[in-house]
Amino acid sequence: MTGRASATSKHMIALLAAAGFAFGAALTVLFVHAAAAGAAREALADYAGTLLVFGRRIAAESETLVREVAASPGEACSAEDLQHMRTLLFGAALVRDVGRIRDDALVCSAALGRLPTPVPMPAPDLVTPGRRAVSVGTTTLVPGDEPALVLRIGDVGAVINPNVVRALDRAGMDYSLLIVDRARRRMVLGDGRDLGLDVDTVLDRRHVSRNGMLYEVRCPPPGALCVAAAAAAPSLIGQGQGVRLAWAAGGGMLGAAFALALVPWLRRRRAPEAQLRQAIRRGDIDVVYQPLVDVTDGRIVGVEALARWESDEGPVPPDVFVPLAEQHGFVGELTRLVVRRSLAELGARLRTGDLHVGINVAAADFLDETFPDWLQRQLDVAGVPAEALAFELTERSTADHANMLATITALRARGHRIYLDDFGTGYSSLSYLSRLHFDAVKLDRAFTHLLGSDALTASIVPQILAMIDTLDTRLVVEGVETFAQAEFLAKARPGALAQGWYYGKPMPAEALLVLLGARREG
Ligand SMILES: Nc1nc2c(ncn2[C@@H]2O[C@@H]3COP(=O)(O)O[C@H]4[C@@H](O)[C@H](n5cnc6c(=O)[nH]c(N)nc65)O[C@@H]4COP(=O)(O)O[C@H]3[C@H]2O)c(=O)[nH]1
Repeated sequence: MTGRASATSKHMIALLAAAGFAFGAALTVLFVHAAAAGAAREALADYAGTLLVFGRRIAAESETLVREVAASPGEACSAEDLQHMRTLLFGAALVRDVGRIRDDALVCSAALGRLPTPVPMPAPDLVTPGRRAVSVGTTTLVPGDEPALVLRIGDVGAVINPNVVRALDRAGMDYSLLIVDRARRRMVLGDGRDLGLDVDTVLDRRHVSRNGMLYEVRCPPPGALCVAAAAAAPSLIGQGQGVRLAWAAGGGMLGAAFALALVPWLRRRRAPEAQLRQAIRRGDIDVVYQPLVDVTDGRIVGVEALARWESDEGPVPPDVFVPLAEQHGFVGELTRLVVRRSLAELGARLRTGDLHVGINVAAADFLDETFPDWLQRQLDVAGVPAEALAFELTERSTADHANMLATITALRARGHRIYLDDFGTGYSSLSYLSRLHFDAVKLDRAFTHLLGSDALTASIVPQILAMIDTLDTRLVVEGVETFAQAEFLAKARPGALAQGWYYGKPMPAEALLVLLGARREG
């Protein structure tokens, strides 16, 4: 794996894992939060239900007591009447006192007996169906300033024991016991705390969530009794920051593991051309350089730039990915990358004028009218002369030579060299070759093994070489692998250029610069 490609692949995996972690953590926190909110609401609903049952008991007990006192046959406030009231009160655990009222004033009660001076009763806050008058306020029947709920039907009134509902208190929760007049949409707080709910909310809603609070309301029609319970909305079941972090970390790790499990699948899913295009756009293509030497003295006069791509599945040869880029119409992006990289990596040597770099181009590059001007800008920025850049066209790519002629002529006029690559594998005619006028013709490496061997004379190679000789062009022999081949060339083709493993394999820029430096000193 090339350094850049593997780094990107690792970068992608790290990004995927990070995204999985973040997603998992967020999802878990949300999920746990939702679960916590659900649990809190359930607890609150349970509390509201309990309050309603208890409220109904209070209402039933107080109303029964009042009606029984009212139905008492004895003379009002007589000793027997008081005794009777006390007996009844004794059996009503939720009621503090019961008494008789005359002209809106309390005249006697079970707890206080006959009053020397009648005590005025507060005006009713609400009258519900059945002439039940309800008031809430301080009363002599309850010591201190504690307000109490008084139910009055006709001439009998009962004070509800204020402490009895508080026995239902639950930690972290508040409640309201409400008496409502459904017809007029009015209500009175009978016991508990004012939770700030308006009568419409109490009558029409069961669940309310606002300002970080949860409310559960129970107000079954047609009764006048309603209850509401409230609690702060939970932040992760009300647990601390540490627990929250633990949940997030656990969920995050699960998310990351899941994301990583997807990596092989994602890799398989990505089409090779999509991977290649992305690699080119990100600059995840490496460029290596192979020396081009003068066969007479072995001097390095140039290099050929060759692209290298490490896909997600491993290295892909250029014979495969270059045609892929051509088929999908983005080979021009690859060419521009190779030009930019060559200028950036070898710029200093190319400026000296004693080295040139060969760039492989496809037909599409020479049909792209914007290419020559783009190229000129790159050269201007890099301060590299046009002579330092050669373009290598294959015989196959010159098929559309009529249309390419303009670009070839323009580039040659600017000083660039144009090479014909892989010569001998196509069907180039002499007239065609002389019209395009190449600065050099590169003999395909398929023929190189014949050089210096006995089979040479019987082969087509002498004819090919003779054809090259008739053109005013230079010969470049590709694929020189042995001393014998190099020796043959030095003797038989002085002045030719050659390229091959014998002189040097394609190598990264740093290695090439070291080699060039050593040759200079040597
Ligand atoms: N057996 C043998 N092989 C040798 C020897 N010396 C060099 N080679 C190989 O021969 C090929 C020479 O490049 P090419 O003919 O332009 O052929 C190139 C070229 O047509 C194309 N290519 C490579 N890079 C690019 C690019 O950036 N753009 C375009 N359009 N085509 C490219 O892919 C082809 C293959 O490139 P590579 O696989 O790099 O293969 C290179 C090189 O590694 C040798 O002594 N023996």
